[in-house]
Amino acid sequence: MSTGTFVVSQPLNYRGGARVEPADASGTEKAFEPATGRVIATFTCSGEKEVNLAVQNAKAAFKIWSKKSGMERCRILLEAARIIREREDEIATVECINNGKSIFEARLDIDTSWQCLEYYAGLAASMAGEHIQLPGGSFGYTRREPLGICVGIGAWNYPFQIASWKSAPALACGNAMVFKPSPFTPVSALLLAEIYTEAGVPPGLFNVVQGGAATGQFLCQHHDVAKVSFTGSVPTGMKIMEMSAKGIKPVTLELGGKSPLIIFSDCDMNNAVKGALMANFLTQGQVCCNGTRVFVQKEILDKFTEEVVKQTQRIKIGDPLLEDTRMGPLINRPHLERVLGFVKVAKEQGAKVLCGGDIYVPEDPKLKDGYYMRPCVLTNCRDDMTCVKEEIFGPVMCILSFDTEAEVLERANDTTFGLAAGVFTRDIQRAHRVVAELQAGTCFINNYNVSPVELPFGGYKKSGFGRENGRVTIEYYS
Ligand SMILES: NC(=O)c1ccc[n+]([C@@H]2O[C@H](COP(=O)([O-])OP(=O)(O)OC[C@H]3O[C@@H](n4cnc5c(N)ncnc54)[C@H](O)[C@@H]3O)[C@@H](O)[C@H]2O)c1
Repeated sequence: MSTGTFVVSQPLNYRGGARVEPADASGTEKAFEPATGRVIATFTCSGEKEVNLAVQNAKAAFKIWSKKSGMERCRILLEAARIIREREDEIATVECINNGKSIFEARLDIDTSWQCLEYYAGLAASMAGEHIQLPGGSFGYTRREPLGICVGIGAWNYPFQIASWKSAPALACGNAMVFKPSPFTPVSALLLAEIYTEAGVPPGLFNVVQGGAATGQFLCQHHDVAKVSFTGSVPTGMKIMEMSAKGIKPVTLELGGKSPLIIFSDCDMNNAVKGALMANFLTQGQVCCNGTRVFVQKEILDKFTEEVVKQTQRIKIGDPLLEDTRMGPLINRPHLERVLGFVKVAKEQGAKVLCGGDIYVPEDPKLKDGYYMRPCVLTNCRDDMTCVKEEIFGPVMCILSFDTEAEVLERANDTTFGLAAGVFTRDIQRAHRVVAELQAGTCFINNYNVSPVELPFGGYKKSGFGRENGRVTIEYYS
């Protein structure tokens, strides 16, 4: 498949084990191919009736699925993981077309998706309660029971991966799920739904409804929904929590970030530069855990900055389906304008643009209406600037300088977010000392933005609570 050719012809809702047209509608949406600005799908947003039907289907499937043994669930999840591996190129291509990330990265997302299914398949088989001895020869026991119908609501930056990271632990624990992708990226969750059906889950166990805030609200307020797992922005996370509070539903919130990346003067410079690029420019900078506040120790500031700029300018921007492209378009026109707006404000507040920060028009004529920008490195930044405080969610790196460890720790933690952080140093004691002080859910040492499914992922402070991945997530779904 090549850029500029894909169109969606099948329905984008999934219920009862098949694609269906929604029973009612609350508005329509268009999905785009960010690389060309072309509409690839026009779809109706699911109304209350459709949401009710999806929940009813989930309820019926839950009755069957929750009675299965862990080994039975394990086998089906492993089969689903196998099919994802088999169809990896096709899924990555669809993801690439609808999201704009490079095919190289999309494949990595699909890898962490099937790995997540494999991981929870393994845990499903060994899930058990406890037997507790009581005085006088009595005993008690606990059972690990599923919650029921879980709702998953996703963001647009990792559409297939988010659907997998939410559904795998939910299904492993015996729950059913109704998933709502972002209206910007409605397509790939359907492939996951079809794969679960092919692997053998009961019809209705994993359903997809489409739409934006209104559809999401019907889901969160539904009295038969036992839990909401949300990935998205802080303002929406607050609304989700409020709605869930009214129904006393537990929530998992995976929200935004403005993570610090601390580069000490004793670092391996090449590795630190590579780390800074990985921490800022993957998926066009639209990554929640990006290390966008890059604190560099004064002694190496000039050398580090020079090298970062050189390598940033080398990033190949263009058609995301080409193997050598490393940066595709941003998700849509309004978001591109928003990111460029941040760069403008940064300049007004005294930051200096060392490279990029402007629109990029690829030579290929079919890409001329795509949403491309050149990755940007800002210097002369201060902690009180908008670009340093707020999540930009685009390819914009802010370089700040520091003198001492104590100083940088205080500044790194002076944020309302706390999703991730990174430290680059050759001093292993300092690395662990600093990591222990950083208020962030994930801390990387001499590395950045790797997300093995064996490790829990989630935030401190306004970056959210609850975790995805790792053993601990079982606690959030059972
Ligand atoms: N922590 C993480 O794991 C993680 C991962 C990816 C993205 N994110 C965050 O997601 C944000 C970008 O994603 P976005 O722009 O799609 O976020 P968003 O908050 O605008 O939307 C997220 C989802 O919520 C839905 N939604 C919007 N209003 C709603 C409402 N009132 N009720 C119910 N659902 C509603 C949207 O349709 C979408 O599916 C960034 O802040 C990013 O950091 C976090």
